[in-house]
Amino acid sequence: MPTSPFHSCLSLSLRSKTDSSFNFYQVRSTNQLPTHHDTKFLNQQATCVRERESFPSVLVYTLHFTSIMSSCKCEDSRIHGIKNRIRVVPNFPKPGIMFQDITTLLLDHKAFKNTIDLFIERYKHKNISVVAGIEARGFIFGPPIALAIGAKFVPMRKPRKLPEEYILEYGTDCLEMHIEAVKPTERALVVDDLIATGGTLCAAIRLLERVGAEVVECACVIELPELKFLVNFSFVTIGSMLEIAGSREAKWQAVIYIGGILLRMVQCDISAVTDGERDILYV
Ligand SMILES: O=P(O)(O)OC[C@H]1O[C@H](OP(=O)(O)OP(=O)(O)O)[C@H](O)[C@@H]1O
Ligand SMILES: Nc1ncnc2[nH]cnc12
Repeated sequence: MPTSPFHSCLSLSLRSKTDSSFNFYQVRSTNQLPTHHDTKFLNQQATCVRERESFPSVLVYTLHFTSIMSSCKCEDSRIHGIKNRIRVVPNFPKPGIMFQDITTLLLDHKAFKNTIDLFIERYKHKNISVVAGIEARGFIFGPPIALAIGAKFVPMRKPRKLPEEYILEYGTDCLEMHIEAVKPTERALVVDDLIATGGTLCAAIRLLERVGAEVVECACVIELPELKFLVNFSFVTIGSMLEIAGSREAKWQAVIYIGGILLRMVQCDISAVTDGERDILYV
């Protein structure tokens, strides 16, 4: 029987709304909420109410939020150059999709290096042993990060060969990973170019967790602004505001989790959020 590097693989199915395993948190989207100090950064509002916790929360760290947060003055100066190098192609591959093309970022070695450096700075001391890059664009950003932080690189493939599927912003797809590439208890970082619905990252996290790895965080260059993920997943929560507030790097960042995955980092005056309010956030 012919063997391929991926003949021994895991596949993952993610059906978001129809998958009861993602019903962790309730979300109420509304445009009638009172104005909040966060809202200047975003064009839509939602109230996220934490209900119960049964899924490990994984932080998704993104450099470029493609909408209003682009103009936020708190950000690292390198991010401006990175944003400017991402080409937006309207109506590709389908009408209505604003395709975020990172190939133009790769043409500018300084912006490309800054992108990699930002991730390296964040992950170099996190004791990560595996960088899992998602096909295809996670194969571009993942390996240089892995080399710099002293981790191995594991490709997570989208082979389009397995029967199970998960929902993407456009179309459906699968993920495969070589089953012996990651050992139980290893600390993994998932890398991709972009988070849209979060389906791909969910798939990657669940694959890694199935082999017993601990997913420390996910890292993406771009985060799409639409709240369509709320529709896809139905249930979201916010992360621990106090945890984030207490961390060195993110005094001004709040987080929203979706199905256990962080969906958005919101820039806000975190001191305004008290312990009693930690489960409700307006964005
Ligand atoms: O958050 P999600 O809705 O899951 O979408 C994000 C995924 O979509 C893109 O890949 P794409 O499907 O275009 O495949 P490709 O990189 O192999 O071309 C992107 O590179 C992510 O992997
Ligand atoms: N708008 C978008 N641009 C690039 N890749 C994507 N993957 C899903 N949505 C995308």
